Amino acid sequence: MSNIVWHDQAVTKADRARLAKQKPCLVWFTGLSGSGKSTIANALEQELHRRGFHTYLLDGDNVRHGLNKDLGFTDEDRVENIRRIGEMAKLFVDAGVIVMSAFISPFAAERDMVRGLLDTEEFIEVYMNAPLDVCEERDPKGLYQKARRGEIQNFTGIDSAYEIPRKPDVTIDTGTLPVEACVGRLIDYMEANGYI
Ligand SMILES: Nc1ncnc2c1ncn2[C@@H]1O[C@H](COP(=O)(O)OS(=O)(=O)O)[C@@H](OP(=O)(O)O)[C@H]1O
Ligand SMILES: Nc1ncnc2c1ncn2[C@@H]1O[C@H](COP(=O)(O)OP(=O)(O)O)[C@@H](O)[C@H]1O
Repeated sequence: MSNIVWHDQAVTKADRARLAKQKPCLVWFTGLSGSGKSTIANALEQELHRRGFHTYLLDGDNVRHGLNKDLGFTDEDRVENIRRIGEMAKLFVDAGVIVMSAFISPFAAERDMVRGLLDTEEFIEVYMNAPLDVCEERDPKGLYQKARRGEIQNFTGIDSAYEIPRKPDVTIDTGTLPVEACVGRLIDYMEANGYI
């Protein structure tokens, strides 16, 4: 970029992480609508908060009310949605926070792009593995019904693609596991890998 110079900052990410006594990271939930991203991200944040960690949850619907309210659900807009969210999440990680994000993030290329923004161990890709028929049965917001009736276009899993992660760090079968067990799997992973 011309005429723009990066400024090194005196207080570093490592300094902030030391002060917060935690290992900042981004727990990136990906999966179909209704697969349980928001539910599990919320429950995980609650548990981490209870244990005294500094956390923040970036949630799809909420970010689309503010920063990304100019974006819709074409492939192009989803790419831009995830690009902005990735950059925002990077700032939170830089600030020393344990970040959870709950976005469909349907394309492997953008998930890999976000992974590439962070240091290797800072990005944890969590695939919320629930079959489409289970998500559609749950339909917590009635959106699948609308999509089937043709009232919503480009709905993920119906007439818009979802690329299953090839090598996620964690896969959670939210179609069969109860919520507490899903959170337990993540806590176990974070403990075993030295995040908490
Ligand atoms: N066409 C279409 N396709 C998918 N989802 C739709 C659509 N229209 C609205 N919604 C609602 O928006 C939420 C998904 O937003 P995301 O920012 O996570 O999507 S994406 O990552 O850019 O693909 C999604 O939230 P979740 O159900 O929590 O996944 C829906 O509530
Ligand atoms: N094991 C589970 N994990 C997550 N959600 C579950 C689970 N079992 C049932 N559910 C229900 O499925 C729905 C998932 O919705 P939500 O968390 O909004 O998904 P998403 O954010 O992926 O769209 C909620 O109504 C939740 O109560």
